[in-house]
Amino acid sequence: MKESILVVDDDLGIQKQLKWSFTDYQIAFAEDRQSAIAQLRRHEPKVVTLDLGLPPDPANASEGLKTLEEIIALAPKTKVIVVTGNNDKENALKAIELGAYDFYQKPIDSDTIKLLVARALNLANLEHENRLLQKAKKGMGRIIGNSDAILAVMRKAEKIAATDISTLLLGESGTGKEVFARSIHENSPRKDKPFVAINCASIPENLLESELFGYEKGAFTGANKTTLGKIETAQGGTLFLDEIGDMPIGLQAKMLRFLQERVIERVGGRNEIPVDIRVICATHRDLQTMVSEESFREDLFYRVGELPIFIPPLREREQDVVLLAKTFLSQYQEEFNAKAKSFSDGAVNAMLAHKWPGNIRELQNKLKSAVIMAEGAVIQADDLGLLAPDGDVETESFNLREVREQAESRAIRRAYQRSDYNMSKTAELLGVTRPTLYSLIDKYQMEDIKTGS
Ligand SMILES: Nc1ncnc2c1ncn2[C@@H]1O[C@H](COP(=O)(O)OP(=O)(O)OP(=O)(O)O)[C@@H](O)[C@H]1O
Repeated sequence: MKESILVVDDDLGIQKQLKWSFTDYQIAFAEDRQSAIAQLRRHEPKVVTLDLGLPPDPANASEGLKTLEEIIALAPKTKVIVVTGNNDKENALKAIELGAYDFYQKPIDSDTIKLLVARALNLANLEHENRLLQKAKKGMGRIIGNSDAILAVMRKAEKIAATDISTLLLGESGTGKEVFARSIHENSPRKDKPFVAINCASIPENLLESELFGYEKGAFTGANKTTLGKIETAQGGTLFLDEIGDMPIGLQAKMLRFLQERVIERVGGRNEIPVDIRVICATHRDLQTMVSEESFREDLFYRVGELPIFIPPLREREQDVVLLAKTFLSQYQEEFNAKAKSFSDGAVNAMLAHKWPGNIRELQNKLKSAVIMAEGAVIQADDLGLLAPDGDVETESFNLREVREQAESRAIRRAYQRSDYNMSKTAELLGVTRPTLYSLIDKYQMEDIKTGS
C-alpha cells in the first residue's frame, strides 16, 4: 500500500506540480484550514506539506499557522513541512516553534520537496517502529538507560534473575528499585507466577504481620474469615519487600524463619504452611549501620542481603538524564496530546546541572508538568522549574518589569538549590523573611518549590 501524504495549498498550479512529483504516494489535497483538517482525519497522513499563506488571508501566515496548530493538536506525530513565502524566515521559525518538522521556502522545487517528504516519512516510520518496539519490550527492556553504571547493574540483575538467590536492591528513593525488582521477576523462571510487592514502611506496625502472613478466622476481633497474606499470594512467584529497613524489630524474627525455613504460620494459626517464593528486598537505608545500632537483626541482614545490587542515583548517570527525559517526553506528549516535542539547549544544560535529589521520580514529575505547561513545541528550563545554567539566555526581554521578575525568580531558584531545598535557609540567603519568600513563590507560581517536589 502506498503511504499517504497531504498537500495543503490553495494554488492549483502547485497542487498539480506536486501531484506529478509524488506519484509514489497516495496524495490528498486541501486548499484551506477546514478541508485540511477534514482530509487529515480521513487519510491520517504521516506527512503534510502546508502552505502558510492560506485563504481567507493568503498574504499572511496567520491562517497557515492556525492550521498547523490544529494539525499538531489533532495528530501530534504528523510531520508537517511548512512552505513559506520567499524570505519569510520569521514565520518559518514560528512554525518550528509550534511543532512543524521542517520548512521550505518558495518557489517550490520538485526534487527538493520530494527529498524533504521522503526524509520526513522515513523519520515518522522509524518513530512508529520505535514505539512498537518499546511497547513490546519485556524484562530488562523496561529499564531505560545507557550509562555504563546502569548497564553494569542490568547485567548483574540479569544473571541474578536466572537463580533463586535473595537480592537486596540498594539505592536512593526514586532510583528504580521497584522497576528492577519487577524486571528480575520477569526475567526469571518464575515469570508466569505472581509478582507481589509490599512496602514495609507504609503499613502500620500492628497490621504488617497479618498483611504479610495472613490470619485465621477468629485470630483477633474483626477477623471474620481466614485471609491469605502477601507471602502466600506470591506462592510460586516473587515477593518484593520494599523498605525492608523499616520492618519492625519485633517482626524480624518471624521474617527470618520464613526466609530460612520457607514455612510460615498465619496469625492465629497452628499449621506450618510451606512456601516456594523468591524474595527480593529493597531499602534506601544503611542496613549495616542499623545492624550496629541494633535496630536491624544481623542474621536477617545476612539472609536478605546475600547479593546486594546498588542502583546509582541519577546525578551519577549523566548519559541517562537526557535519554530518560526524551522517553518520558514522548510518553507524556502522547498521553496529554501536548505540543511539546523537544528541549531547548538551556533545558538540557539545566537538566544536566541539576542534582535530582528525587531521582527518576523527580524527573518524571518535572517533565509531566513541563509537558502540560509548555507554551510552544520546545520545552525551556523554566518550564521544568529549573534554572538555566549561567550563560544560557532563554528569553531576552527589554521590558524592565519582566527583566526584574525573571531575575527575581531565578535568584529564588538558585538560593533554593544552594540551600539544599530548605526554605528558612533560602529566605536567609535572599535576605527576606519567610512570609515574603512564600508570597514571592506564589507570585511567580513556583509550584515545585511550594510543594517541595
Ligand atoms: N531505568 C528506568 N527506566 C524507566 N523508568 C524508570 C527507571 N527507573 C525508574 N523508573 C521510573 O521511576 C519511578 C520511580 O521508580 P521506582 O518506584 O522503581 O523507584 P524506587 O527506587 O523503588 O523508589 P522508592 O524507594 O521511593 O519506592 C517509577 O515511576 C519508575 O517507573
